[in-house]
Amino acid sequence: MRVDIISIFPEYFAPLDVSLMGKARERGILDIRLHQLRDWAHDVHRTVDDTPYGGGPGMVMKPEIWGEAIDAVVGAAAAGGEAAPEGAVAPRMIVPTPSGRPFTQEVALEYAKEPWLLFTPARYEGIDSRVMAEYGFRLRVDEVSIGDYVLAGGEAAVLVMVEAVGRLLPGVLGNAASVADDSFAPGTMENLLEGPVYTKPPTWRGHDVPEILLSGHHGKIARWRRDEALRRTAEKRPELLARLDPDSLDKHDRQL
Ligand SMILES: CN1CCCC[C@@H]1Cn1ccc2ccc(-c3n[nH]c(N)c3C#N)cc21
Repeated sequence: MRVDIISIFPEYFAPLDVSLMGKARERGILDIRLHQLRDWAHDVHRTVDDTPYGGGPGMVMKPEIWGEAIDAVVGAAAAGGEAAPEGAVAPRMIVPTPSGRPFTQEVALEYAKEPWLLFTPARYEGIDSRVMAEYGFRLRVDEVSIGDYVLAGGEAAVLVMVEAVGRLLPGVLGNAASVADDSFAPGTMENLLEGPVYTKPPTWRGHDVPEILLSGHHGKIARWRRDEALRRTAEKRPELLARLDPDSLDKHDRQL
């Protein structure tokens, strides 16, 4: 998967050089390219923002700059200037914004199927809306939000989304099964929170590991883990239980 990120703070993405994402890049599973938006601002101050039409607080990011940057990043591949990933003519353009659709595990799985993603994290009050209109169809523009709180810009959201998507790519996680056991993962864990986890020692400061986990009885352990996931979901996120497919609950689940 190729991932392009256009930002006025490309240094914000240093964390993508380490840990799981760093290894995925070293192994060629993820091809992350960072671009400084100001490289397409031609005035002496490399200005990327201006006052909002209609008045109001803050500044808005100028459409011309974003248009030149996106054309350069996308056009280079589309114009045959370089090999587009897996024949993709154009990337999916993802715009982080508090007014976007919720970014969920389901959306992460959707993005993980794409050969090429273009992230356009903004600052100030956001990007002039004509940019999303200009690329809406050709780049399948998707405005998404990582949660109901307000950040100072989109870069942190891109870090979250790149990690959530990157870890789903084949070969990134050592144990592919762990993706299936994720909270919210489609299948048995869909709309359920993960249960508690433990490791050695069996007793620590008077706290014992639940006996069942030391039993070696895999069927009973799986049952205990699902009970804990249902209990924890009911306690912390009861609204998720309402989304559960009743057919996914067995007789034991229903007794809880
Ligand atoms: C504060 N300031 C004036 C009000 C509007 C937003 C603006 C700041 N800001 C600029 C670009 C930008 C992109 C994403 C987000 C963002 N906030 N919360 C989320 N879940 C986000 C996502 N994903 C915030 C952004």
